Amino acid sequence: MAPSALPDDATHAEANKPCILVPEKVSPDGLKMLSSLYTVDIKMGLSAEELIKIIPSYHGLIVRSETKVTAEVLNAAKKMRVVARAGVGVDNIDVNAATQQGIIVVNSPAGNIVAAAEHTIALLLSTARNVGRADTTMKEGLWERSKLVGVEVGSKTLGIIGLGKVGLKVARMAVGLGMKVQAMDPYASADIAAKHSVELVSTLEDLLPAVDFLTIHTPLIASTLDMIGEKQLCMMKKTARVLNVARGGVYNEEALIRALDEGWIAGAGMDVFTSEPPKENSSALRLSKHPRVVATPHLGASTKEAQENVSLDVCAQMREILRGGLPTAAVNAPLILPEEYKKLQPFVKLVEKMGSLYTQHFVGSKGGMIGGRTFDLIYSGELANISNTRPLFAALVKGLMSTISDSKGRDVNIVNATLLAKEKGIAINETHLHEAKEIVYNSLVTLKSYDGAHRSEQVIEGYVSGKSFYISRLDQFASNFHPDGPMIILHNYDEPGKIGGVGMVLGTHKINIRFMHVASYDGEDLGPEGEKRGNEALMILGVDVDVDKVVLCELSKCDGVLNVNAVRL
Ligand SMILES: NC(=O)c1ccc[n+]([C@@H]2O[C@H](COP(=O)([O-])OP(=O)(O)OC[C@H]3O[C@@H](n4cnc5c(N)ncnc54)[C@H](O)[C@@H]3O)[C@@H](O)[C@H]2O)c1
Ligand SMILES: O=C(O)[C@H](O)COP(=O)(O)O
Repeated sequence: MAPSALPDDATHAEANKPCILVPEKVSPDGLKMLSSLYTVDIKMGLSAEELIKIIPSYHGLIVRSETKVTAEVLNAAKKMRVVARAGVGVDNIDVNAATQQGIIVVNSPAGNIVAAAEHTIALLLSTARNVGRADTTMKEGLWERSKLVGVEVGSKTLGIIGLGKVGLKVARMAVGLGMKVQAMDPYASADIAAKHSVELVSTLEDLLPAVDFLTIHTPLIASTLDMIGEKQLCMMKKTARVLNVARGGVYNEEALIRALDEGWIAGAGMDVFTSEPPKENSSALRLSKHPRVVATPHLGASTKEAQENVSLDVCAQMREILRGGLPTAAVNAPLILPEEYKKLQPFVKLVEKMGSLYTQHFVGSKGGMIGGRTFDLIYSGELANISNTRPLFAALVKGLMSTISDSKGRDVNIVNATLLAKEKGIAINETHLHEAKEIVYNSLVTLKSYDGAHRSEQVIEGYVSGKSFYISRLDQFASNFHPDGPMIILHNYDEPGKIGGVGMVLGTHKINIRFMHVASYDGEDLGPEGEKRGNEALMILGVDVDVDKVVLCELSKCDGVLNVNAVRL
């Protein structure tokens, strides 16, 4: 296990043991359980080229956040069976490339959450009491008591964006400090929040003006990149302080520097940056050096205890996988076992897409919530006769979470789906409908969602034909489209001339339309004024690229358009 020179293939082959490469500092507690069974090479400070050169002789790789496990590295890793992330975030690993190569990626989803939450509280108090600056100036021989008057956190309001594992721990600690806690997380359960004395709010606009401190605990994904920029910082109190122990990029660093320079907010505590270590001339470097910022070099998980936890967690999984066993936290485990594959695979794909469409259409664009809602998955026709529909349950959880986690829902599998749904306060009921509901297709899947009081029901229906699958209902609109790739969903009045205006906007932005489908209204609801909604329709456009906010804004201004949103399925 001692650090050695670059590997010698002959030595590895001779030993005939699987070989594991550890290119970062991983606690020896876990590594010990591997070194009696396998060859463990600790080689720190490898360049990308060196890693690619030596990776072909390894069967396992254990990394933290610094090693970039790119497709190039994985393509070169001819014998690789498992990549273990000794921590949570897998944004430094190309999980898709690993899946394509049949390499299992595992992580430690909970091993470092206490450490991350405690570090957040450390930054909260440091920013409130100017601890960083006080320490620096004392070391310079100064005694600046009057310049370093701080604020108390007790009785103040902490805003949390992302009430997951770390966010919830931070909330509990902050309540212990006497703070009032508000949170925004469209996928969190209001019940779980209330149990922890957290008030859930629906939008950033509700949260930001009210808080004295703001902390973000989401993954870095499309919807959280630059989530807090100039517009959001301007909504905050001038005395507010912001924290980041999640990922660099959830705050726009340029906007944050401006807000600190111009006094829109009072201070910041930053553990993570868009480049780590911060590159020369980068916003990350300027932010870390800013006098109003307390900066730490990605130390959130760097405690002895957390490092022991994550090391034991991933090394146990590495040991099991290399001797043919199963992991406990695979980021890319299958949803479906081989024997069920033929029968269920198209339905698994359909239900996953229905879940993802639900989140993007009903939650993402409309500021709704998933947490606390109930979902009914109803199987009709031939599908009703299949008793083991567990993969479909898991597929729904995966689809619902696909746009809210940095693993894009890949860490959902048949083993953990129930637990993950419970964590979010999502109830899923499966019904096998044997009685004669008249259906046009051999098998139909209906997804209904409603809140605790059985209000605000939303519906998506889908069916499989051959190997392909289609959405046959979206809310009150009868449709028929294949849910795949980037799409635009426009809710509009069903009147002549709508298509021309929309086509013009897309043409101006050089966006090609792959298909267009008009879904007509066939529900019984009345509109807000009690009027019949028969003259409404959905226009569903498959496009060749993801459309940005500018295009969506222009589309929303087209005559007769009631609402527009973009989804990627
Ligand atoms: N600095 C560190 O050393 C350190 C240590 C541990 C974790 N982390 C990072 O902390 C983050 C949170 O980790 P976790 O274990 O709590 O993850 P988690 O998956 O348990 O929680 C993330 C939460 O974010 C919510 N969310 C997703 N998109 C959102 C959006 N657009 N708006 C509001 N909420 C949204 C999810 O619903 C979820 O509740 C991750 O980015 C992780 O990598 C950093
Ligand atoms: O996602 C994580 O687990 C944290 O960011 C910790 O990263 P580290 O293992 O590099 O400290």
